[in-house]
Amino acid sequence: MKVQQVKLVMSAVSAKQYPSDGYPEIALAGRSNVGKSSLINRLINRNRYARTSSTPGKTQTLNFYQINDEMYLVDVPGYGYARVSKADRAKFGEMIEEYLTTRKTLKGVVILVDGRHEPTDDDVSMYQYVQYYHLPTLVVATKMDKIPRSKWNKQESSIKKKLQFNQKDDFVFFSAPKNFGQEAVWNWIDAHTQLTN
Ligand SMILES: Nc1nc2c(ncn2[C@@H]2O[C@H](COP(=O)(O)OP(=O)(O)OP(=O)(O)O)[C@@H](O)[C@H]2O)c(=O)[nH]1
Ligand SMILES: [Mg+2]
Repeated sequence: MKVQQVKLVMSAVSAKQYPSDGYPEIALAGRSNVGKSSLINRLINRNRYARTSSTPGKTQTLNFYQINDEMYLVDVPGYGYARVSKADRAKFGEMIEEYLTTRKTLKGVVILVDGRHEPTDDDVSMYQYVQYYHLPTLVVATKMDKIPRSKWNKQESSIKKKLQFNQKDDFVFFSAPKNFGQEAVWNWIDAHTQLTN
């Protein structure tokens, strides 16, 4: 995909606010602070278009980024952030669930996990949830710049084991600062939105 144009067209909290133009969509989900907004910035080749922060809980709405009048990347609020209130957590849960279960144009979900650690129980729940709805999934192990390459294979096995990884899905290593892996992520997105360039 050659990104020519990017527009944040909507920050939505409920279904009636989702864009209605019917373009195919890929969602990015993962724990708070794992690097979803950073991945979006790498994918669109902008340093700070999607807002990032070292404090978890930065993205609190479903942000629809329209690419080239062709498709959307959707930045989903992070889960598993302990310091938000129970009520807020429930509200986020509902917002994400409503999105994942009702959105007809959603073609696949990119789930980010921290490549340095074993996936958390929240990561496993999210992955299994998306499996249940038969959404094609790409697992992206991110922050790989923080661990030596000699450990990558071992990390991949342990992540897949913990998630009960489905062989139909795909897996990519990624690093935002090194800009590593973004082409593989785009290839997967293109294949799942059936774009040719
Ligand atoms: N070393 C390293 N740091 C990263 C990478 N990706 C993201 N970060 C850092 O991790 C922090 C969180 O990144 P964000 O992209 O804001 O994370 P997010 O998943 O969007 O977080 P929420 O919006 O809070 O859910 C920031 O300080 C980023 O600079 C990476 O690949 N490597
Ligand atoms: Mg974010």
